[in-house]
Amino acid sequence: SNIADNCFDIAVWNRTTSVTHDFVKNAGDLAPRITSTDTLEDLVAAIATPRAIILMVPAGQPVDDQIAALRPLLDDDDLIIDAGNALFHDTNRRAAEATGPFLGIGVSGGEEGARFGPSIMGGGARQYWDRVSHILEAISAKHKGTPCATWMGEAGAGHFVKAVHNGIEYADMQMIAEVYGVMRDGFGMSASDIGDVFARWNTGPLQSYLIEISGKVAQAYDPKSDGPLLDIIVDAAGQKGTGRWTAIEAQHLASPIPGIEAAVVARNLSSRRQERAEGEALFGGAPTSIPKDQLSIDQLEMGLIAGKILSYAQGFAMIEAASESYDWALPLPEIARVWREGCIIRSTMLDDMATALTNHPDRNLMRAPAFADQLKAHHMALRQIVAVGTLHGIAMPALASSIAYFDAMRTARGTANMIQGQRDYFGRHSFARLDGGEGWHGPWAD
Ligand SMILES: NC(=O)C1=CN([C@@H]2O[C@H](COP(=O)(O)OP(=O)(O)OC[C@H]3O[C@@H](n4cnc5c(N)ncnc54)[C@H](OP(=O)(O)O)[C@@H]3O)[C@@H](O)[C@H]2O)C=CC1
Ligand SMILES: O=C(CO)[C@H](O)[C@H](O)COP(=O)(O)O
Repeated sequence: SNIADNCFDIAVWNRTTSVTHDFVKNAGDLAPRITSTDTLEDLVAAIATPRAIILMVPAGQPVDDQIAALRPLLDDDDLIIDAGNALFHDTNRRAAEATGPFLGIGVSGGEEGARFGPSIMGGGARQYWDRVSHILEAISAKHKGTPCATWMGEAGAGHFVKAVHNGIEYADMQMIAEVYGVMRDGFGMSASDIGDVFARWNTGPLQSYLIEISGKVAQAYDPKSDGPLLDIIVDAAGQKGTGRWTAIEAQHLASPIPGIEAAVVARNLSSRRQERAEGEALFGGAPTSIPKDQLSIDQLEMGLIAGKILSYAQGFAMIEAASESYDWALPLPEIARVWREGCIIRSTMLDDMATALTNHPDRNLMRAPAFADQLKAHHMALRQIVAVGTLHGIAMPALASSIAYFDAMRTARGTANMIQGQRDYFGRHSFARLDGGEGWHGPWAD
């Protein structure tokens, strides 16, 4: 619909034909621009050459199957665009194996974004991006008139950036869930009052789509239970796997993203409902109630600001690491720019991040002056949340990981000298000395 709405003619096909028919039936004024097709052959015949075909199917085998089904029907210069969430290694492989033009693009924005303007992260040969960029820019979200659609680099670069976007999305969501937990279990607040807090935060530095919808989720009423809908939703988070891809890739790159990894772990833990119930029966429920003089709503806001900055710093540092490792030249400021509108992690803070990454391309975002100042102002609040929450038995893996990242990244003399001593002791791995030289061994080696 978004493509038709931007005055481009489009032919559509879906594996289940009734879905295609229903889609066109409900297209309203846009129907004249949309051609419904029942077979892949009809789809191909309905498109002007050279064709561009967008795939939007689940990651993995369905993408390979669709490419295999389509390619024999296409001309040599017809373009296939995988616009679903794909593991970027798969996109690299598909680009290398492709017998015709191929792009892998990351798209974010959910249903609303797909319809009215998503954020688009393009990957593949530049010449193919240039062929369709006018369409992708037209359908993308706009930030003050600038399209949130950019070519990120060759092959899987776009899908890689989208995976990190989703990793950050996981961390944002998890940290919001953790402060929700403090308000619900620590402060004993109702869902509706918590929703009011999120709504207020959405008018300040935390303004973002995820804070906005968290407020709306908390305020939703459930007629069936005659109470807050949030209170009746099962506390087990689903996941399609993009956060896991990001965590696994970060380990391959040796790029620390503890806040994002903790958010993936938290989703895995959330699904172990039976084990958690058994744990509570054995150990007793945690003493969650937090006295008001130990932690305030304002501290939650400040700590969340610090946690958010730190998880974005981790994500951007990971993109930088991949850029070097895969020889991509990923445009960090431009990535922050395309995330300002349309995507799930859109927020006003991303505009400042784009500026900071432009002005200080050589350093971790947490050390760019604008964000360093905020971290100086707010890291004690983050520390207080984690300390008080932990004392009261409230699990906060993402916020705790973020403060640990902050402390590790501002400690010149760490403790890995002990690790090196241990490694040399048991495996003669050697160590470097502060007063010079590598390849030293301790007396235990004699
Ligand atoms: N939902 C979202 O917010 C976002 C989704 N994405 C990505 O977009 C893609 C589509 O996601 P979404 O629509 O949400 O839901 P799904 O991932 O469930 O995909 C549903 C669509 O894929 C088709 N499909 C499923 N399996 C196959 C198959 N084996 N072969 C051919 N077609 C198949 C379905 O057809 P049928 O109707 O016949 O079942 C339907 O059209 C995914 O890669 C997803 O990660 C990206 C950004 C945001
Ligand atoms: O890409 C998206 C948003 O950006 C999709 O909504 C994706 O499904 C979200 O990930 P998950 O299902 O793992 O929560």
